[in-house]
Amino acid sequence: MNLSPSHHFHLPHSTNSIIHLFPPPHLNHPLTPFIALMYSPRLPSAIGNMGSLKTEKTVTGWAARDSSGILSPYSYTLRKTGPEDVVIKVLFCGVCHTDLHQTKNDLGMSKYPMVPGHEVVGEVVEVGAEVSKFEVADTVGAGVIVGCCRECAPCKADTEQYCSRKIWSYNDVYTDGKPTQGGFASAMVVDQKFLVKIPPGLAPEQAAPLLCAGLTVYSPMKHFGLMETGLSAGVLGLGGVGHMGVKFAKAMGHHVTVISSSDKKRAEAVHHLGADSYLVSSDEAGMAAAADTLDYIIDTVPAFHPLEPYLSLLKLNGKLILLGVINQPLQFLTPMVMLGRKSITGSFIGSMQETREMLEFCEAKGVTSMIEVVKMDYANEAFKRLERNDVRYRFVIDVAGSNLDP
Ligand SMILES: NC(=O)C1=CN([C@@H]2O[C@H](COP(=O)(O)OP(=O)(O)OC[C@H]3O[C@@H](n4cnc5c(N)ncnc54)[C@H](OP(=O)(O)O)[C@@H]3O)[C@@H](O)[C@H]2O)C=CC1
Ligand SMILES: O=C/C=C/c1ccc(O)c(O)c1
Ligand SMILES: [Zn+2]
Ligand SMILES: [Zn+2]
Repeated sequence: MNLSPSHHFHLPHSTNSIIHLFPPPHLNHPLTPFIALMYSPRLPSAIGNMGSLKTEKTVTGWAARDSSGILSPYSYTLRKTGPEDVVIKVLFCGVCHTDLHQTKNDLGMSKYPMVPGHEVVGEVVEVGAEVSKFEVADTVGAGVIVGCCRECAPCKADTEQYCSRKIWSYNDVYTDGKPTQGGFASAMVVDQKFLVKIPPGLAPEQAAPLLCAGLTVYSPMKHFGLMETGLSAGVLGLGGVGHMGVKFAKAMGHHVTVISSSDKKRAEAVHHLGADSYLVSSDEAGMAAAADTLDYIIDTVPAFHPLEPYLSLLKLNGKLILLGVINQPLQFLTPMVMLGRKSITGSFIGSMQETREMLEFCEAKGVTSMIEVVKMDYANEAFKRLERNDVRYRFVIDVAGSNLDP
């Protein structure tokens, strides 16, 4: 595998046809060569320039302008719509820690102005001539990915989130050369492939966090065969993704242990989220007593942390599933995995097919998220609170109720 960033180029934000090196050679971030693997060569014709513009709609979003991450109103035009495109009025958008990583340029790849938001629930307001799956007034969801090549092995296997030519819902460039912008905005244009219907049994604001946080835990549980009842689960880091981990694991009939950095969330974890057990990671005696008890751990910590204490908690064949985005190398001693045939793995969101399944699962089992709904003018405060670990457990922005467009 060639990790050299110079082998990855990308269309710039302008619409001319010059192909620039992406990331730019001056970008000197430790993760750059690795992150560059997520952004790969793309030509305007790769997916097709949709054509057939009805209107070029001007919308208002809240954008970060630089790595301070501070958001402020930003006016821009939506991309031209084509036959397979759906225009949605954004109703609600969840606030994921990835939005914080991206707006603050934690990964060294951020482009500004950047309108974040990838847990988007909206109402369909316009459909292209070839849109078959949705109609005006449907309540729909969009997530982290809004494009893929449709030709590669991951795409053909309905695992398009692993397509090397995927298009991120923001901080990326669409096939027409226009920057993608996310759900902290009054409207978005999304290809029907990357939309799902929100089942009627789910409240739209409740559904928003499912589109990233929920999916991110559901997908590895399914993929790694962790949906059978009776397993012992660990959830490391009780935030937006972690609390959905507790909810899904409980819904699958697992015994769930939360492993947290403090005792602060104990009562809520047990009484409101349904956790069976709660460990504080610095409690050496508690951690030692829990050694060899877990079949899997969903690790959602978004910062450097040692892996050994958590590997110790796993049983024979146990799995440590890394979900947090961490811009430093992690370390472990090989006997920690060898003596117990343990796996350290990772997972990235989930596919559109899994999104549909996951939403049906939530509707059928009554799985909901625990949210704090705020208006857009609270977004900067919400980011600050997310950064200082002061959210129970997901902020959701009431975008439509924030009356963004003048
Ligand atoms: N793999 C994927 O596809 C996805 C990855 N992500 C990534 O997952 C991570 C978590 O996202 P999200 O749940 O939204 O984030 P949150 O901030 O909501 O939750 C993270 C939790 O981790 C714990 N934590 C936070 N900071 C630290 C720290 N410095 N050291 C130890 N523990 C810490 C806290 O739990 P506690 O108080 O219990 O210790 C916190 O609540 C992020 O890196 C995000 O980018 C998100 C979505 C999809
Ligand atoms: O929140 C969703 C996106 C997650 C994500 C996972 C991995 C990675 O490198 C990212 O930049 C984002
Ligand atoms: Zn996310
Ligand atoms: Zn592909």
